[in-house]
Amino acid sequence: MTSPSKILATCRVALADRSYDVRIGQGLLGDAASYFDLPRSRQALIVTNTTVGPLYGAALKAALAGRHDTLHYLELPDGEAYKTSETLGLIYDALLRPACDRKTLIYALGGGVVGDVAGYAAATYMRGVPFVQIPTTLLAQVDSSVGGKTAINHPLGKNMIGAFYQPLRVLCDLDALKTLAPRELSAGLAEVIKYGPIADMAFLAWLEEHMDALVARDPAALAYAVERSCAIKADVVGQDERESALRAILNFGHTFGHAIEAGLGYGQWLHGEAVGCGMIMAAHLSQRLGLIDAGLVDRLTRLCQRAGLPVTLSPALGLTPERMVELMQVDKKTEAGRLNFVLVDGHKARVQAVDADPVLDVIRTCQAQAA
Ligand SMILES: NC(=O)c1ccc[n+]([C@@H]2O[C@H](COP(=O)([O-])OP(=O)(O)OC[C@H]3O[C@@H](n4cnc5c(N)ncnc54)[C@H](O)[C@@H]3O)[C@@H](O)[C@H]2O)c1
Ligand SMILES: O=C(O)C(=O)C[C@@H](O)[C@H](O)[C@H](O)COP(=O)(O)O
Ligand SMILES: [Zn+2]
Repeated sequence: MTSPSKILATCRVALADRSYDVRIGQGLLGDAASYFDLPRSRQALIVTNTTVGPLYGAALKAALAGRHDTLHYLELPDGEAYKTSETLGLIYDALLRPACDRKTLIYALGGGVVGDVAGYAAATYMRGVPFVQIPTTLLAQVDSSVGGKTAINHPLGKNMIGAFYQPLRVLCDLDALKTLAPRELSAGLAEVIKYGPIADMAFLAWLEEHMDALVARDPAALAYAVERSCAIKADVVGQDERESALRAILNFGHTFGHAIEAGLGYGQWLHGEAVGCGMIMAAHLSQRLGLIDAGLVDRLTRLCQRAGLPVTLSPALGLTPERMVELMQVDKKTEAGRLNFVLVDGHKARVQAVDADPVLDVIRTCQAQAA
């Protein structure tokens, strides 16, 4: 059952002539055309996947009826394992076969995988066509749909081929979260928790108070978590779109997390699960380097556990600390072989070069706790 359409919050990503709004609300999908006050384009393509398409594809097509002469539709295979050049090729095929021109609008309807791949297709097809993000997972609503990072994976590293390319609009329909699997909700909560230690300790305290409500999908709690997350991300991206410095704080937990995802094989652990465990490892590393005390590490660990996230990495999975550090060599923050980590100090985050030894120690400790 869909709610009456209602905007609850709007966050602005301020990037001069590429600024855009992130609209957050209920029942928005069924009324999408009225929220996309965009110039009419002759052709458009909805990119979704085989799970989201059957759930929300028809509603979006109906909402867009009459807005384009031709509305093409493509369902990609579902999963992180398909965030590849082959899948990207499917989008190019769907654009080229009907001779879509450079004004063709792409609608990315789905989670972060659809958003990242469709966004990269939009960035590169005919050197750039406009696109909008309609995120349907919590993770995509609080993070991936905002800020213009688009990418596909390489077997040796996460998001290794990509572009910064901003959407024209983002539409977050909170109703879509009702059909999300519990494990996917937890994965999204990892990126929500991330915003606390890197930017807003009051939000961390709010999350501690409301984590049970979030896990129970209380609509008001979810609406606030999406709004606050988008506001923090929009502020960071507005200051440093291309990650020349500040934006790297959004990578808290990701140096470990991406090594877990690539090391285990994409899809074994969800991105949010790897980031959750990665944040705990990064918190331990921050403590080891004297930036925080055990209290904050415990708070983050407890919060991730309550969100249903893994906080240890079982050695039985076969991913060694040495292999993880090897995989980190292609992390985008690595410079001349020197690993850089996002660390927290209890007020804010910083990026710091760290030797491999303390990193190996932290991973070993985390594995020992799982054994
Ligand atoms: N671009 C960025 O800034 C950024 C930020 C964070 C993460 N990411 C990327 O996002 C990806 C993870 O995104 P994700 O967690 O959304 O994963 P996902 O896109 O794989 O979606 C998770 C699962 O939920 C299903 N799904 C989506 N919406 C649904 C709904 N409403 N109801 C039921 N099922 C639904 C999907 O089909 C999929 O099976 C990773 O590839 C990660 O690297 C990118
Ligand atoms: O938007 C950003 O900047 C982020 O780092 C957000 C992350 O949650 C996201 O997973 C991102 O895709 C990671 O970026 P990468 O540049 O390390 O691949
Ligand atoms: Zn992430």
